[in-house]
Amino acid sequence: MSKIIYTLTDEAPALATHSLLPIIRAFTKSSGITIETKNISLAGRILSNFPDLLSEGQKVSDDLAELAELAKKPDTNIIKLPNISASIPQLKDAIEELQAKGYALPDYPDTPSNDEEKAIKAAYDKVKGSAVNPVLREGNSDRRAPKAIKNYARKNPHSMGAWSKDSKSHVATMTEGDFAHNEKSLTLKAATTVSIEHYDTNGHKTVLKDNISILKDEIIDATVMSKKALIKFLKEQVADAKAKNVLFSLHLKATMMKVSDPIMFGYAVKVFFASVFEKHEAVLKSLHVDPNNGFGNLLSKIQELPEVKREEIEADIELALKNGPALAMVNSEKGITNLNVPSDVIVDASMPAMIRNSGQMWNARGKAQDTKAVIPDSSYAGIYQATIDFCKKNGAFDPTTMGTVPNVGLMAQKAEEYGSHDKTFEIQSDGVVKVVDASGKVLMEHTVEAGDIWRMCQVKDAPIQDWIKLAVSRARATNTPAVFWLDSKRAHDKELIKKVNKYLPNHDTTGLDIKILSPIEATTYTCQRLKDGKDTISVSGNVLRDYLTDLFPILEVGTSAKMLSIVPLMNGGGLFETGAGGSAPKHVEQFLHEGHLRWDSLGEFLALAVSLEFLSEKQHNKKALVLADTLDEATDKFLDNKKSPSRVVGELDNRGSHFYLAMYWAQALASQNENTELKNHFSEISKALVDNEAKIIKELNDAQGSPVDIGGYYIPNEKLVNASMRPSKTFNTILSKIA
Ligand SMILES: NC(=O)C1=CN([C@@H]2O[C@H](COP(=O)(O)OP(=O)(O)OC[C@H]3O[C@@H](n4cnc5c(N)ncnc54)[C@H](OP(=O)(O)O)[C@@H]3O)[C@@H](O)[C@H]2O)C=CC1
Ligand SMILES: O=C(O)CCC(=O)C(=O)O
Ligand SMILES: [Mg+2]
Repeated sequence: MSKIIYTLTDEAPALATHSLLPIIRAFTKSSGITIETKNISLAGRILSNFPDLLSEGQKVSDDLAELAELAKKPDTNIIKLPNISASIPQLKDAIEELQAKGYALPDYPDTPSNDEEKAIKAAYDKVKGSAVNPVLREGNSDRRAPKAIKNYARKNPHSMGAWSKDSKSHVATMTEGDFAHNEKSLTLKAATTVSIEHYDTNGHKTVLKDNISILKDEIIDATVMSKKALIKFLKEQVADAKAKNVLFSLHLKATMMKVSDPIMFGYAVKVFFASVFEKHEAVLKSLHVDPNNGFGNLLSKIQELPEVKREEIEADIELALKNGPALAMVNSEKGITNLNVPSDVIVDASMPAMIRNSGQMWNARGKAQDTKAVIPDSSYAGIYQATIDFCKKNGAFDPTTMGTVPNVGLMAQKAEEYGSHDKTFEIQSDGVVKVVDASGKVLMEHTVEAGDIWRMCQVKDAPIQDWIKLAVSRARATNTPAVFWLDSKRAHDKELIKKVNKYLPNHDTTGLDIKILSPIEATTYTCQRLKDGKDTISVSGNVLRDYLTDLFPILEVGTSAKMLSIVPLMNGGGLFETGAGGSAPKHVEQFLHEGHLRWDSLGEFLALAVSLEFLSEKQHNKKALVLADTLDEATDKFLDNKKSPSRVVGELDNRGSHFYLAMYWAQALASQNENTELKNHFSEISKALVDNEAKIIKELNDAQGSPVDIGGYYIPNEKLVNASMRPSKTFNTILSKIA
């Protein structure tokens, strides 16, 4: 059977799906293709975790678990849209919304005091952070800007802030005591199981985690972020930002690195507002203020205080803001700073946005200002400083002439899932953490202090082999130089380099230009080629995959939403991610406020085309190939005719852009000669769409301009969303006649 699984997610992509999916279904049905949906939204994931507390009518299936199994099957074909990787504040908001809608869910227990609460917290923590991607990604990643997208950007360059040689913007990162400096790594010669054990200064042992199975030839590494070194660093950076008169801006990945990064975020909040936390320690403690959830947590908790006390604290906050350096803002109009919620500023997207904007972020007056970007761990921070140095020396990149940087990223089977997994711990007391194998041998150990963040990570051998193979095949297919971004001085990378050297000779690399460079050298090398209009494949580990597939696309084509993002699954299936970005909460805000959705579904169009192509190969479905080819043709025309959503209310938005895609797709199907059935079937439809273009666009644009009520955020009302995302009766009627 020809089946494509389409994921239902959150926020803007979920809204867009209500308009796009009926079009996809209508266009593919006559080719015997079924589109099945799986709900992996945050709300869906929460509900599937608590079946016992829900009534029969409220229960939902565990779609994520089903997809995890399907990802290991050879015929699976999944289109994966971005979903929320929830920070605690987002998770709590979602729980609250579900409770208000009659779901008898428990509150999130911040500090569980008994076994029942511990179980509840564990169930919620399964849903938290990057809970979806690592589960589905049973393959490595191939992300690139398709030719049509590059050509479009060359002809229609996005805005690019100029760089000045005397920009004061820079990256601040730690020089000692961080994950990078404390890393140890090794490759296991035989399969074993390891445990992670903490010994306090009295020799008392606590098993942090046991029974971790390790395969033969697997790389494991362990490291620790020193709390003392982190706090010292943050204090210095706050003072330095003030002295240099630049904005203080923290860039972490508290969503994906769900254990480590919220803790680091919390220290930044406490250091920045040290005077407030010190003076009001007792009160804030009694209110259970948790800085790891952002400064917004403090602001909302103090609302519970009597007016006098609250005003006193608010005055001290004002004073701290006045005495400290200026803070970068998420929303200057509403006074929301970068320290408000840990999920507002996410390093992969936030650093490129800053670099694109002349290295500046927004200050409290809504003006762009030079910025100190604080990225505590130095493992990867250097790539941003190197990019900034490059821009300072050479000026901003020029989208009309610059080359492209596709990425081949190692991520299969939870490779290098730093911090997002179950092997990161906040250390409770001074002592030693040891990784011990099944025979009792200590493989790695670190001296730790209370409050340090210790983490272990794994990379299996088969995914590494697959990654190297993918790199060579991409280099061959595009005849483009490929650079492995690996640092011969870093413990983990040393192990990976050994494997690259071991497995590369298994492939025919004659005539290919394949290098290994440290991330900083690779940045400078790649930036120079990029500026000169040359292409360079970056072959990287998981974290750099994440960073680079926002960095270069945002500079090259304005957004990572336009990336083709393919995950060839190791067991033969295909996972097609839509773009390389997230779920754009700001777009929802605008939609709710004025009925205009600026989400660009180009990533979905690209993913659908490759998914159809994959399906045609796997299922020998010839019509699917015609659908894929004509969809690509439609996408080209869509770009040429500038039918992407505008940012401005009253102009074409996501819904109108979908209409144009449908019209161009129908036209392409009607004019092709590969398949007569499809040609005949779509001729009339194409005519109907063309004839009614003006009417449909009017109906769609008329729906804009006023606030929209969709009955919720994390679990909106289906009927209301459908009504608001499909407001053209004329278009809906034509679509209903297709199938
Ligand atoms: N694969 C996945 O599942 C991913 C999920 N996430 C999740 O997404 C959420 C938001 O993450 P965040 O880091 O803010 O990044 P986003 O990528 O969602 O947003 C950053 C900005 O990029 C632009 N953008 C992104 N996608 C599109 C699109 N399709 N069309 C037009 N513009 C787009 C928007 O710019 P503008 O506002 O200027 O229009 C947007 O504000 C988080 O919950 C995060 O966990 C993040 C990354 C990947
Ligand atoms: O899983 C996540 O939280 C983010 C994923 C992401 O940003 C990416 O894959 O580029
Ligand atoms: Mg990313």
